Amino acid sequence: MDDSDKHRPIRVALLGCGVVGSSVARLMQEQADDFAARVGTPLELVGVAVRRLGRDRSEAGVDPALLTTDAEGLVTRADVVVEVIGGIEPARSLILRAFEHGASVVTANKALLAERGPELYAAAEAAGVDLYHEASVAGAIPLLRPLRESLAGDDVRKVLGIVNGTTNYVLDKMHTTGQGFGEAVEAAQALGYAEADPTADVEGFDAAAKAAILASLAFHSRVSARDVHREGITEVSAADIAAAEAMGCVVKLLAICERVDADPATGTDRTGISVRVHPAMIPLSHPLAGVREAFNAVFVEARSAGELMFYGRGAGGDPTASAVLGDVVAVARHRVGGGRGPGESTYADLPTLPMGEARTRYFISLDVADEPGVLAAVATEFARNQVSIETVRQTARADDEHRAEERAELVVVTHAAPDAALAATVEALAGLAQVREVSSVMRVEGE
Ligand SMILES: NC(=O)c1ccc[n+]([C@@H]2O[C@H](COP(=O)([O-])OP(=O)(O)OC[C@H]3O[C@@H](n4cnc5c(N)ncnc54)[C@H](OP(=O)(O)O)[C@@H]3O)[C@@H](O)[C@H]2O)c1
Ligand SMILES: N[C@@H](CCO)C(=O)O
Repeated sequence: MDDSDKHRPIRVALLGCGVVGSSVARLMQEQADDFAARVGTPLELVGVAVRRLGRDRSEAGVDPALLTTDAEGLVTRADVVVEVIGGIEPARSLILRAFEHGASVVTANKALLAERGPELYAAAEAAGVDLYHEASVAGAIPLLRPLRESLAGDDVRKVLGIVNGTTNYVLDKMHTTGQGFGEAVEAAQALGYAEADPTADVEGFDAAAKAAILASLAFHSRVSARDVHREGITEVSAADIAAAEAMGCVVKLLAICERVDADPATGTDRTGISVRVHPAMIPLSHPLAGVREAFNAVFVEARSAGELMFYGRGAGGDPTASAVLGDVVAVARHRVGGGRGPGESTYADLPTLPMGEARTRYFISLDVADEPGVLAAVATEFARNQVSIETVRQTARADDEHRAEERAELVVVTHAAPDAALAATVEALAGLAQVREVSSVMRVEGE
């Protein structure tokens, strides 16, 4: 934009008018005067690309004349393109086309960023424009900019986050109301939290994409969704929930991004980063344990800053639109004032370590024969795999059916050990004659 252009409106093209897009369109219009004052010139919505023209858009308050199915044509007429279609294609091609035409892009699309981030950053760099995506992780919570900019002078060690609202909602309902899994997912869908295909939420794909974005920013390295170890919540049972409660814990789906330094004292061979998404028990005393419903929270540990906690709404139309519009104002200001925001920082180039090397703690509940030598047999398997036990608790099983067979419940919590050693221990325990069933296995975080 040259000087003569400084006071002409910034042309904004909106790609998508669903849960997020309709909030963006409505808020852009409701707060038009404020945006003009903040940017220094008005934001003009020049078009809204959708798939189905006939759909009712009255809630978004969009002038029907602005609606189009020609997204490709629309991006060539904009200074700022807001992509809230989702998925890889056509979102990727539309963003690349926007860059080719000199437009900056704001997107909420974590799936795309986690798969094709380097390509998109490189294209934005080549075109000399901005690519902003604050809404791609943890919705309304200002998180990426603090990681990228405010913590640029620090050394981030660990990021522990609840970054998927749908699964947090489901687990919270399972804990507090005993609501079934399917019922809770449907409620999350009705509230606009779930992805178009909720498998992305419950199987952990959405959280894994967000973990990849967080790890890339926190550790100045390239991490894609494929590098992230991923387990969803479909295997979390009522027994796991009850076991967590008995331990004074809650079950959360966590995204964990951790800097790992080689350390002979702990048997850690390699320096790198561990990035994983899985359900874990966390103690009620941990700040993340109190994160209820569809809220998100991200706990950051940095060398100098210490512990930081970011909390807020991670999903839903208006909260996500807040982050999108914050980015729109930022990139529009750059266009008025000149300059660009920071691009990709990957100088550290740390490798992502396999899950087997991640040091984790396990909670293991066993249904065992209540007879001499059981504890010794169980302890031997832990020792054989070099896993140190932190606590053991044995209780007689209360139900009549098992009392007749003289059975007991043995609950073991371990110290941190390589995940591969813990998994091998569980496999060996399942094969012991004295173990009737491994009733519950879950990783423990947050102590
Ligand atoms: N929902 C949330 O809480 C949330 C939070 C953070 C980030 N996000 C991210 O934001 C993005 C959008 O999510 P959403 O929940 O708003 O999705 P959505 O409700 O499914 O809306 C998608 C929109 O894109 C339009 N669209 C789909 N394919 C298109 C195409 N080929 N050309 C033009 N338009 C097309 C759809 O048109 P029709 O209306 O005609 O179908 C719809 O308006 C996703 O990347 C998601 O991961 C969502
Ligand atoms: N489906 C996502 C939307 C926000 O990215 C969630 O439930 O958190």
